[in-house]
Amino acid sequence: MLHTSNLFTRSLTRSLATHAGKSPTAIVMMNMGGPETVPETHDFLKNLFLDGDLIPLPFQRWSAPYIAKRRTPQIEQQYTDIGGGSPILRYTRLQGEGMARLLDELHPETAPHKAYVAFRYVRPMTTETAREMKADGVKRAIAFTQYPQYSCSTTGSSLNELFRKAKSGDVDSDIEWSVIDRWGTHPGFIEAVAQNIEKALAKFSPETRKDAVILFSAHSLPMSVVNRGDPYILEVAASVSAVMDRLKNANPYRLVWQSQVGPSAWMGMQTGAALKGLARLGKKQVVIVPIAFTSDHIETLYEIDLEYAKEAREHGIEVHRADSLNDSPVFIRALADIATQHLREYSQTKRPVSVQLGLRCPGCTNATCQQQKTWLAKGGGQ
Ligand SMILES: C=CC1=C(C)c2cc3[nH]c(cc4nc(cc5[nH]c(cc1n2)c(C)c5CCC(=O)O)C(CCC(=O)O)=C4C)c(C)c3C=C
Ligand SMILES: [Fe+2]
Ligand SMILES: [Fe+2]
Repeated sequence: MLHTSNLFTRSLTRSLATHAGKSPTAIVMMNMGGPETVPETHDFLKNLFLDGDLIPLPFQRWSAPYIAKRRTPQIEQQYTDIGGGSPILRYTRLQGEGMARLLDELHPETAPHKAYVAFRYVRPMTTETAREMKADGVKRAIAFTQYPQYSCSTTGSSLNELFRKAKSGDVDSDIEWSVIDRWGTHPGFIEAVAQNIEKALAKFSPETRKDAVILFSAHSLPMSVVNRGDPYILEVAASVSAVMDRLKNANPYRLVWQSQVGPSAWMGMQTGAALKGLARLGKKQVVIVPIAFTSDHIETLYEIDLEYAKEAREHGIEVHRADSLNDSPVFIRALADIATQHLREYSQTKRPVSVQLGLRCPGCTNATCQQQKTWLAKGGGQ
């Protein structure tokens, strides 16, 4: 890992030296982030519960710290059990550096490219990243969501935060922005997921492999979010369909939902209940596939590996999980292809956002969403 990282750093230094004097095109990798160490769990949860774009709470400034504090011991234990923290920063940096290096070759017109990380709930957050971009003299940036499928609660929250920080002056107003807002059916992403499923399928005996049920599992959404017209459920289903087409529909499959929090109604069927149901139906082989998050986190390493898979085995199911994309070279190449396609289209159309990003959820009542869309449609800055 250290060796690979050094190679990336050397190649980045070389790339920046080749383009000496030219400010980099920034590719800002937006995601939620996770606590790198167990003691950072509380602040992560506090920032998460303070996010009104994700969870609007009554008296949020006061209720969020209270809920975060109450929830911290349980979540700290989960991060302890998966090895002491979230690997998301390490993987996002690795993915970003690999992507930027490829981009210099694929789209030399906008080289040098430099990847930045902007997390929502842990460092580096938008303000810190913006400071780094200013020091590098960035004038052109792409806000590249690292959630493959769009939800107002994830990508929408990151874009609202970018808008707020631009309005408060924390993000330089000179920067020309464009947005990659979703890429859940991009062939490179689909290929990377499909290859990881094939690797998991290979763990079954040749006789039983074709009977294995492929169980795609994604973080659920509260029904209140689904019912206001959030596109996430549809887009996750589109990813699943594209992956299954690539796998020639050789196995039966279902899409189920995990990680519900709190007492309200969430999108189902729940992953745990689905595994129990499959056991009841006499299914003996299952591959669980994380489809809505690109690196490992507590939902893969804790919920799936330590809870669901264990329980399924107790019910007599042989279960394997498809790896998260993490450091997959196929996935890193996909990120570079997605960014290249975006840069090419932008150079021709000068359109900073997709048509789809322009439409608010029909039931959206969050005024910031409209302001953010108006600001981004003008490329930010003005
Ligand atoms: C695409 C992925 C995700 C969507 C959509 C999503 C929506 C969503 N989440 C909450 C509440 C919580 N999520 C929490 C953790 C968490 N969420 C995601 C991804 C999505 N969330 C991940 C990857 C993680 C774990 C991060 C890690 O490092 O492992 C948490 C905190 C954990 C807990 O307390 O259980 C909460 C709370 C809502 C309300 C929501 C949609 C509105
Ligand atoms: Fe979540
Ligand atoms: Fe909205």
